[in-house]
Amino acid sequence: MAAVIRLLKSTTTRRHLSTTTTQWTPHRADPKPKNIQWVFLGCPGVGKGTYASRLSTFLGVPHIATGDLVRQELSSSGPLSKQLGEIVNQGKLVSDEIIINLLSKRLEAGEARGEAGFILDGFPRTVRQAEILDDVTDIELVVNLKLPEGVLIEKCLGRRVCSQCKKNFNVASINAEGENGRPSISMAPLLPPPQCESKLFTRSDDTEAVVKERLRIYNEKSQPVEEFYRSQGKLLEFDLPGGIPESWPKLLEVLNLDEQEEKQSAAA
Ligand SMILES: Nc1ncnc2c1ncn2[C@@H]1O[C@H](COP(=O)(O)OP(=O)(O)O)[C@@H](O)[C@H]1O
Repeated sequence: MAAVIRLLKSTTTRRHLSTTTTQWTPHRADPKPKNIQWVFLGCPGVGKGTYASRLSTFLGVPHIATGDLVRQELSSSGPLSKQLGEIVNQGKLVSDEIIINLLSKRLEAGEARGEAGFILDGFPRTVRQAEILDDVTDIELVVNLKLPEGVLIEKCLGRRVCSQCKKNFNVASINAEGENGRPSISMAPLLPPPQCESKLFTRSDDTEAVVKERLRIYNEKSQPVEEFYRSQGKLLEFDLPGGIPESWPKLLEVLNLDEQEEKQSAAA
């Protein structure tokens, strides 16, 4: 724990965050601020990894997904591997101690590489984790991604991962009717390029029974984390309007980030 406290403290910056609206205002003179300390929250399958990873490239800060840290530990056949496998495949949460330990190691390795700031994905997932993070650093923004539950299940069941490049794809073609005042939602499949096609696998925790258990656990243990940050005025609620082509420009817009700048850097 000492390492995570030291490391998180060392990257602390303070920025203005509007507490009255859901529109976050970055520092005007610095449209691509560094030393960002953001958190992505959201149910399993909502797309935390996709959008956190895109933003991390866009902003030049590391994307740290605790689910990836858990899967790396699982595949390393280290001492924790068997215990973690059982927990993950039941859709349960790994203990706060184990997660803090994995995150601390990841931050230490990043510090050695000269990394600054982070976009956390999948952490914190319990109020206790949020309190620990709060004690040691100043999270400036928490993006809460949202989709209807039926869409989340379809997305998890359609998810495929390339064993070589580790990228996520999705074979589901989603057309969900609007509910509870929400408009209908459509998402085209996100198909892999030809070189990944033969290397796709389905995560062992992406079965219908385990996804439903992960959603239940999210509602029980992780939803209170939303309230934790809402009461601090840090929560930016974002209802995804569709797939990446519809959602990404909208997300940049609510974050006051300049899409034009992205196009220019992609073309360079
Ligand atoms: N912060 C965390 N606290 C406890 N367990 C975690 C945490 N992050 C990841 N895990 C474990 O790793 C699994 C996979 O995480 P992740 O890839 O983030 O999945 P999801 O698609 O459910 O958001 C979780 O179901 C849980 O068992």
